[in-house]
Amino acid sequence: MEQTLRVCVFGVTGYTGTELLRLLSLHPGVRISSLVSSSHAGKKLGDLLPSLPDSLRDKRLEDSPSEDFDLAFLCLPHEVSRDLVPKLLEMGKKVIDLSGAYRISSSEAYIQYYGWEHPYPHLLKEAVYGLPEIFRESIRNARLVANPGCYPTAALLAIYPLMKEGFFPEWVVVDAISGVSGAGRKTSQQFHFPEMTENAFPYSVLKHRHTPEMEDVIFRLTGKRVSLRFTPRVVPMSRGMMVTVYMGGADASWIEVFRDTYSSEPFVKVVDEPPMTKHVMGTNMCLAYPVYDARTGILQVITVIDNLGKGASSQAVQNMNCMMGWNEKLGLDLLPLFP
Ligand SMILES: NC(=O)C1=CN([C@@H]2O[C@H](COP(=O)(O)OP(=O)(O)OC[C@H]3O[C@@H](n4cnc5c(N)ncnc54)[C@H](OP(=O)(O)O)[C@@H]3O)[C@@H](O)[C@H]2O)C=CC1
Ligand SMILES: CC(=O)N[C@@H](CCC(=O)OP(=O)(O)O)C(=O)O
Repeated sequence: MEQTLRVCVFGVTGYTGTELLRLLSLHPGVRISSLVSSSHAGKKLGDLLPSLPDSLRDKRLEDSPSEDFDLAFLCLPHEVSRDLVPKLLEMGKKVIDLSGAYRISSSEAYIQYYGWEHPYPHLLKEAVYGLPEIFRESIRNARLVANPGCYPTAALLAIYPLMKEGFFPEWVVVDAISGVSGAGRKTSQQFHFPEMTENAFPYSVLKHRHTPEMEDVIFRLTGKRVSLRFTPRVVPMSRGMMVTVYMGGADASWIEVFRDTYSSEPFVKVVDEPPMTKHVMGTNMCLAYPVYDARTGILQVITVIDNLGKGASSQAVQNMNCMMGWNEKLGLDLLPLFP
């Protein structure tokens, strides 16, 4: 590698932060300059993760970066990212924000779904949605990339091939299951082990913030508004996500379009058998299984991703590769943790 990029991770002890640390430590183009942690500043990484290799064990966590860096990854709650992004941009840093604070172009959606008025609407306009399979060209020149939500990643990859070719479904239904790590590290009663194990439940049925996120991306792509019906569910596995998208008004010919769209994409593979979440655990892959049911006239696409992988941290690395003009696969040739 000719160029070494100095990166800083904020919120490194959370789930996406720790996964990012794993991936960045394997990346040949990166030097981890600072690791910022609000709750563990002063400690060594090895105090928290005793199995780390020597090269990382003694690295100190800091409450603010002590070394200069080129690019920041924000693995933080939405509100914390929201207020940190403008400061980092002003300092001349590139930013990949894993939170939802800059994903939606409409400030009204933030009031309705996040509960606050967005204080930096001009940056909502500037932020590039970090789904490289769709927005690769814009990501290359971005200084602020809004890394997508996990459900939108899996759902939009299922919807995109049709919309790219000008087909607009009569209706779209998105049903999804997620592993518990999707909810982040701090727990709540419903995710507490005795209640979560042997259990599964839907949540935020009519009000999940990923609904406007998906609708907004579809609008950006097609100029048309779709009212998408989305139901997320959580199931007792630590990582993994499976999304089923149902679309009305398509026909069998779209299966071929689907295959063609992803034929040269390194991280989306169209499969002939229904995929499992364990096929992608620990990787940046999305497996997509499109089927057309002639009996009902419904086109159905099932996708699986790792919510902490393509749904968050490895997608952030793919975005970094794209911003740097590197091969998108750099540092991401990962085998699944199977079984
Ligand atoms: N989990 C997932 O599957 C996905 C998560 N995301 C998004 O990525 C971001 C990070 O998620 P995730 O890693 O799962 O979340 P976690 O709750 O696991 O981690 C968030 C981390 O942010 C840091 N932090 C800094 N300030 C605060 C604060 N005021 N309150 C709480 N935490 C703070 C903490 O780390 P420290 O103490 O080290 O600073 C904390 O551990 C979120 O915005 C989430 O919505 C996006 C896609 C998927
Ligand atoms: C199981 C679970 O709780 N999942 C999270 C989604 C995680 C994600 O993609 O996050 P953000 O949009 O918050 O960044 C949720 O539904 O809130």
